[in-house]
Amino acid sequence: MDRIAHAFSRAQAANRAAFVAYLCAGDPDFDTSLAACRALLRNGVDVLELGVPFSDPLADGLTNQLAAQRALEGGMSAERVFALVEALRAEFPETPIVFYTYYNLVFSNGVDAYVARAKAAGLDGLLTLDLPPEEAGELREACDRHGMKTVFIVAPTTPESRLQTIAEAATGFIYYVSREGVTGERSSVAANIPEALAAIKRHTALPVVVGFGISKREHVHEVAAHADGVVVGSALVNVIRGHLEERSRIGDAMGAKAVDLVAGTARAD
Ligand SMILES: O=P(O)(O)OC[C@@H](O)[C@@H](O)c1c[nH]c2ccccc12
Repeated sequence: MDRIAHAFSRAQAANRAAFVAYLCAGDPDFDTSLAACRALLRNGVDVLELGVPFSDPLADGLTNQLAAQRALEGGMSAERVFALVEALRAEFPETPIVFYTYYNLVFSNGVDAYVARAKAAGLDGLLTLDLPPEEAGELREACDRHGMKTVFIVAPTTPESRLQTIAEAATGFIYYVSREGVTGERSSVAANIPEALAAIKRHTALPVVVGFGISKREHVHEVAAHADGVVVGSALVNVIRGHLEERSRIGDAMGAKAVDLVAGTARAD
């Protein structure tokens, strides 16, 4: 069983949703980013999603845009992102790591070469934000060749007629972004998540994770009742943003935040 499938089946066996943590790789610098990721994985995070910093992260809200800017200013590059994965893989052999990236970062050096390099670094999956499944043939072939999962997104605006196409293209898991618009902390969880998940699950047996705006333990708990996984990004990225002048404290602060949020994944017995 691959790492991603194992992570979801382990959470399911423990009657909880998997906790999926997003951080921007290299935010605010390589060493601090590595410490933040380590703190997450040491404190119960089941799946790590790493954003590959990009100069024009159009799907990201302000928090994630600033993180990408910090990472790029901190010297992050495509090759350094792979080095970060290698360092984490050495310490956490079982935790699945998935990239969030934009297609031209994958495409620019040759799709097959990129996927091969990612696999060699220890990556488990790719979510290419701006590549719809209908245009992902080359990427899917390369990923199938190298044993890399391809995650695809379903949005509230996705018509049921497209769910089958997305479900057939996706491997690993499907990501339901529970709000229109961009990423960012919100005060409440989006409406109609159960109905949206039911529609997606009519087309796939893959785990479905839910994200966007989930930023408190009670939000996590509310979504964990219906979803196979709960994604939190901005609330974690903001831990970094809040400690930029005292970076040595980010590991502890991130670990404490992870403990608080991961506790929300337990489902009522
Ligand atoms: O930040 P939020 O609101 O907690 O949402 C998770 C999100 O940051 C992460 O999954 C993500 C980062 N960049 C994205 C772009 C598109 C969809 C999702 C993402």
